[in-house]
Amino acid sequence: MERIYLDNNATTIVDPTVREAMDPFYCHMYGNPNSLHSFGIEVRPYLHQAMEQMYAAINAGDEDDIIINSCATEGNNTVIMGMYFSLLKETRKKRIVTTQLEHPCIREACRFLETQGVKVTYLAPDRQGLITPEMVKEVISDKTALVSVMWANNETGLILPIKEIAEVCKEKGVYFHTDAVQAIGKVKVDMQDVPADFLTFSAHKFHGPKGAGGLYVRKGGMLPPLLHGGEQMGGHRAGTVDVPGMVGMGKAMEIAVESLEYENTHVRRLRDKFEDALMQIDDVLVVGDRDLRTPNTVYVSIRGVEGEAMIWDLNQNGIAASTGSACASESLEASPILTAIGADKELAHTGVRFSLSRFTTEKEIDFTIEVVKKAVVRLRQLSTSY
Ligand SMILES: Cc1ncc(COP(=O)(O)O)c(CN[C@@H](CS)C(=O)O)c1O
Repeated sequence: MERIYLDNNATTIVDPTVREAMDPFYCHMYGNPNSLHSFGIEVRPYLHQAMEQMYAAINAGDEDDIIINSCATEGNNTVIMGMYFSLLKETRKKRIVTTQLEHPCIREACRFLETQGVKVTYLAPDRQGLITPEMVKEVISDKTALVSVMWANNETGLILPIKEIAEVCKEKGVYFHTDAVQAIGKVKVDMQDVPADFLTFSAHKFHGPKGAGGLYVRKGGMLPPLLHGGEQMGGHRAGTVDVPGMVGMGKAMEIAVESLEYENTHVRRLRDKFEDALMQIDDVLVVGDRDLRTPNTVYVSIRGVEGEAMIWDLNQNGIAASTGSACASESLEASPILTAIGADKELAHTGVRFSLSRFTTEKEIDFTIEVVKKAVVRLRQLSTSY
């Protein structure tokens, strides 16, 4: 059988339709959109179309901004550092509230600001792995400059109550940012319904190209640029625009929103079929209520089976999954999410993340179920603790 890719929360295949839309901008229409001659002018309508697709995909207001950048890491750093230079340095607002669930690009940016004297609160998830609006309300004060909470967790797929948290922040007059990397294309993202001030996304998570991302800034949101230089993006992000990347991201976002129904029916059904099969195995813990998770993700702990050992076995059978986020895959730390929900130390080292996509087939899921069952038997026989 062909290799099977079940690590879509790490990155996704570029949709062939997206690739087709991008192709002309490498060797045919390759001008710099800032150039005044025909080579530059001819690409601009395609960038405008890409912007229109992105505005429509998240129902952004006409006076809101979407700043195109290289990835969500850049977008998240732009928000955290931008807050520092626009608010935290100059005003009495010296605090940021975020969570222990965030991606390292949020956590590490906040840790850096702590070295600059900023006080950061890292909210711990409850036993269900969630952050509640009440938790946020309790810690917000008149010194809080920004609250940043991810829309969906990349390891477990758990979806956080972003609308309610954004409403708490709005009521308190505190800027709210959400990292929506794992939400776009999996749940409905509507900026007229969710009063977030800033939102970040990354094209390679929804079948667009790697190296393209976006930062939504609601009208009136003030953020200094992270990258200074040319007048691109209205001075909000210097650097020559990645034309094929932006065209690809617009197209991918349009398709992702059109595929929401498919993700939440067909992909969800395959995920649930896989999860039901896992639950037939003794001593297995799946993190989070499946109705509170993105439709493509299952994060499972199998007692007596080290996460890395399972990943190796799967890889030997041509199946790609992960022990958690790719950027932490080298770390042998216990998963903070499993620790936070009270999983014992042994279980906290056995997490394996499977993340499907609209390109996953039932045949692939059936084959993976058989491989996992055999791997559990083999690895438990080798285990000294099971
Ligand atoms: C919630 C969230 N926020 C930010 C990022 C970073 O996206 P970039 O486009 O790589 O900058 C990611 C990427 N998470 C991948 C790679 S570490 C994972 O395996 O979980 C993410 O999931």
